[in-house]
Amino acid sequence: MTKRRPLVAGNWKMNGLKASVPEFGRIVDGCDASLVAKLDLMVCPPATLLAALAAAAPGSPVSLGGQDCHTDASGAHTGDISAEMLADAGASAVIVGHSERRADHGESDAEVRAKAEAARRAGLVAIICVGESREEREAGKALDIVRSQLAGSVPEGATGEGVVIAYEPIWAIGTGLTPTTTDIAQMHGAMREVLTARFGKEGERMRLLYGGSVKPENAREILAVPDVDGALVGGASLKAESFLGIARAYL
Ligand SMILES: O=C[C@H](O)COP(=O)(O)O
Repeated sequence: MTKRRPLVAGNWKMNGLKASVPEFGRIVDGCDASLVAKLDLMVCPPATLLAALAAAAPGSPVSLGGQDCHTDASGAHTGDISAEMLADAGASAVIVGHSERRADHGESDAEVRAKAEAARRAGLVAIICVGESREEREAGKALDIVRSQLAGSVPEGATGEGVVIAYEPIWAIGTGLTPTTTDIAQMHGAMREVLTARFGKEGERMRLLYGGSVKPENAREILAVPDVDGALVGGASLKAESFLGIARAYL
């Protein structure tokens, strides 16, 4: 059986000013040898903070990620940020296809796939998000929706090293609601099946994160589900104490 190193990634979304740098420092300080031995820890701040966080903790075991990237490396795209720019600012990964971007910016699977390809071009790990809406879940379509998002959003030649998948049911994001562990196990099992059928060993190596209302209180139960290789954490990643509390579920 393939052994995958867990990843707990924090998505700060559109939260954080320069005043948040010390909070990142507290995350770094709390990422002690016992955690480093067990898992990878990452923070994805707003792009405006990437360079400041990178400078605040050089050589830190807590890696940095962006929250989105353009498909081009540079050019006339006012307001956009390329994967190369994120890498230059200190990121080693980028989230693509988060449901908030799919909803707010109408991002399609094809666009998400092109963004994941841009991440690869820049040497960044692509954290590709998928997940169904409440209506889709209630209509019994969750598995089909996620299978189709995976087919459309994950690029050809994806590797276990270069791609992480985050399953985030939209109705669980920021709501305090979570699927049952049985439902999470079913979804992650189905995702693993799709990915190994398409990518073979690389699909087996890909880390599958769960995201949506993960907190220190429920982390142990969720992270113990088979084929859950970590978490993508929103609200609870903004405070070192709760973010580290989730990571400590692995100790
Ligand atoms: O990217 C993170 C997710 O959208 C989860 O957010 P949440 O932990 O606040 O529910």
